[in-house]
Amino acid sequence: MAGGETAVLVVGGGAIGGVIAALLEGTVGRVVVLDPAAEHVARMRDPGLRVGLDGGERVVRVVRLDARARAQELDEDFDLALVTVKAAHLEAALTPLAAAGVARAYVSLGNGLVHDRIGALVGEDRLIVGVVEWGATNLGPGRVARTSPGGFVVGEPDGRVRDRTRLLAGVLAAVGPVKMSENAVGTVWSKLLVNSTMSALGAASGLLTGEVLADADGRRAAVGLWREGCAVAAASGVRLEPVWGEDPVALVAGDDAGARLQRTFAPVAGTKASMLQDLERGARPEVAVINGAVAARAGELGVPAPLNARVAEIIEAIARGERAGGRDVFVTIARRRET
Ligand SMILES: NC(=O)C1=CN([C@@H]2O[C@H](COP(=O)(O)OP(=O)(O)OC[C@H]3O[C@@H](n4cnc5c(N)ncnc54)[C@H](OP(=O)(O)O)[C@@H]3O)[C@@H](O)[C@H]2O)C=CC1
Ligand SMILES: CC(C)(CO)C(=O)C(=O)O
Repeated sequence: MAGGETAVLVVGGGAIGGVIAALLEGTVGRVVVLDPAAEHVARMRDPGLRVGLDGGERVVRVVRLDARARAQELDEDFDLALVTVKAAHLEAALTPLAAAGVARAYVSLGNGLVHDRIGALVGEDRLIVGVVEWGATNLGPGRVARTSPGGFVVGEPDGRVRDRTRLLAGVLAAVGPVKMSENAVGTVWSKLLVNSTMSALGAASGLLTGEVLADADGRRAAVGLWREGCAVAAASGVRLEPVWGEDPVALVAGDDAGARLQRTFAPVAGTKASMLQDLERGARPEVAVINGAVAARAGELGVPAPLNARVAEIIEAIARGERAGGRDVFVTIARRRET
């Protein structure tokens, strides 16, 4: 089937889903966006979703989209459903779609360990695994912005490229470069390392990635979290993919691990983690499927991951308003590493 005839459902028209939908519009047979926010849906339909493509307001496209607020309004037979809701909304979003048999394949595009959960909701044979390698911001009803360039990695849970994997790769090429991987699950875990270390420490401290890694205690905490993630991935039988061209295990093997992490992440030093953005606007951070998932998997496998458990507790406490974030969390975490 040519990508030009493909029907694509975007589940969640926020930062990532909105940018994807706008850039897909006109390149495939049909794009429909499902999102429960009535005002956002109305604006996506008319005058159209306003998408900043340069992180700001200089390069803007306004794209009218076929947006719907309720799953019951979807009568189409979709080839692909791109799942771009935050982890807390997966069950609510996907249960009605799976029950109505709305799509032939569902593509997991969220951060964290969510693909197995999506597979359980929609049927494992309908799951394709993906990773988004670029950033975007939700600017409120009818407005999103892409904040960095980049593409996607996609693949099948069993690693075997199928026709539907090629179809997906062809479709997403309108948004950014797509790599088809035989180890997409390894790519998910490598991104999990980044999120469970850099995003978590950014969220807990209120700092940008570069500021976390410029702090000696921040670097020690980062090395500890990263090493735990590598150990849990190894115990899970996952082969990690390179992060910024570096083997993630070798990166933190030596005494200079902190300095190497700092050098590796220098190009993205200015990144504000999406979990920190969630905390700042009072939204629930996705820490349960990031550090919480690393700690839970570690518990099942009998591998220690106390730093991931601790940072998850800290971020949940900040989200509940029970404590403030700040640099002091680095010392708390680094101390935990020594005990
Ligand atoms: N933003 C980024 O830079 C990156 C994000 N990611 C990941 O992508 C995923 C999406 O993130 P992001 O786009 O930033 O999040 P957003 O919150 O901007 O977008 C999610 C959208 O889903 C909507 N939604 C909520 N419930 C449902 C539902 N039941 N059915 C359909 N839509 C629903 C939300 O509506 P409402 O707001 O009303 O709840 C929101 O518009 C996350 O897992 C994130 O970690 C990955 C890489 C980078
Ligand atoms: C862009 C990146 C990798 C930054 O930590 C991210 O995924 C996030 O903030 O959620």
